Amino acid sequence: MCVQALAPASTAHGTAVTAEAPSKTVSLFKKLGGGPAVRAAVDLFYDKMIDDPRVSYFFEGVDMKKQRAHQAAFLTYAMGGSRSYEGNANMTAAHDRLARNMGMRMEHFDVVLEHLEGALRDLQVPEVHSQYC
Ligand code: HEM
Repeated sequence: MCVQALAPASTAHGTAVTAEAPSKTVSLFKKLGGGPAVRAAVDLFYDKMIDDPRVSYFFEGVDMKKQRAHQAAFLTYAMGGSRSYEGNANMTAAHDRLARNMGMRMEHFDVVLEHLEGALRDLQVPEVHSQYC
């Protein structure tokens, strides 16, 4: 994911210097359209996940309303749109039950990426290219 607005500037010698003051930076969260855009992407992403038999069984018995809200809040936090995440921000711990008891493996993360990319494409989110990518 590209984070041009948040990446530190470089000198001519390639040494990283302090990034712009926080008040002048534009978070990736804002650049991507803020709360409504994140919620729309998360909703479509989970529609795709629970329609896909490769991963849908992981979500059996999971409160999907809460899950969607948690994911939107986590992504908002990860993209600089909020200062904290109230849920379990430790992703290893949050998925421990799935790894230990349900056989979650790297291939399931590939499915996550596939559906996240598909959701962003369906919503016509443009690809972002920058010198930092
Ligand atoms: C980049 C990859 C991933 C991210 C960023 C992510 C993010 C999250 C977040 C933020 C939560 C809520 C944590 C909390 O506050 O409790 C969560 C829970 C969950 N995730 Fe993921 N996740 C990822 C990969 C996966 C994969 C690959 C699967 C399975 C296919 C999965 C299935 C679940 C399930 C079932 C829960 C609910 C767990 C429970 O309630 O016990 N996630 N994930």
